[in-house]
Amino acid sequence: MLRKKLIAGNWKMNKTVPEAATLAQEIAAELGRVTDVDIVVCPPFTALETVGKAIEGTTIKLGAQNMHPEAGGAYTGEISAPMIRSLFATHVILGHSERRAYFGETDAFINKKVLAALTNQLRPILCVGETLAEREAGSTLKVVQTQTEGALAGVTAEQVNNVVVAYEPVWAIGTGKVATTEQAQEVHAFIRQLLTKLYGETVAQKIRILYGGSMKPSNAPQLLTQKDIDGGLIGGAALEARSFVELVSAAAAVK
Ligand SMILES: O=C(CO)COP(=O)(O)O
Repeated sequence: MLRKKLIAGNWKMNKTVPEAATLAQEIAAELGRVTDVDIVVCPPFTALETVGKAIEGTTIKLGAQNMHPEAGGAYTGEISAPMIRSLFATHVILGHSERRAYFGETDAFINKKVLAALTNQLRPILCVGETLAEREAGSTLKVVQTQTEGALAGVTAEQVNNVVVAYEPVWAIGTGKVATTEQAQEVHAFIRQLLTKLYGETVAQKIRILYGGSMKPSNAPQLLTQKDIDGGLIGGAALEARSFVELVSAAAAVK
């Protein structure tokens, strides 16, 4: 079963509106007609509208980096799924390890967001991954299982078709320390096995599992040729058009 590769850029808390516009225009000019790889850019909330306009009419999709599970109400500083949808975004990153670590997000809270995203026709890019201490303690697979099952509680087999999973080992994020292809493939295969147990073989074979954590043009080819690695969720290397374009080319080169 061939899954189309997906390259998603997580711009995190970077780029003012004018900076985001420039980057989006550069990306749109180079990648706007790519059809053999799915491309998503996830700027900060403040730049969603601008970036959305820059990529309008291209094959590039727009994503947010977070959202609140409620549709609206007294949640100062938060953004809801309908708000994100109204800017023509199609994806939303949920459960990123930086949200878990710095903002205390739990699996239960992330689960509410996943359900709310799906109800509002947003595709969650659900992030899971272990810390260095957890890996060294030998609990990587257990942590990934708990996070995945927790976030997907109550998600039906039909809905899960719209979910993308991103395995992001925390120790590899922004550190320049990339997981070896064996380490990454082992966890990706485990996640697919888990999805098979939860949703059956046919559904699990269609779900894309991205790798995230210091992915760059130099290491992408090895990672992207692994059987269960279906693309990348890119931080640092997504902040410049050149490296992002090269990452998409690396994904396109994998047959
Ligand atoms: O956290 C990430 C993407 O969500 C990965 O970030 P880096 O590519 O900068 O390591």
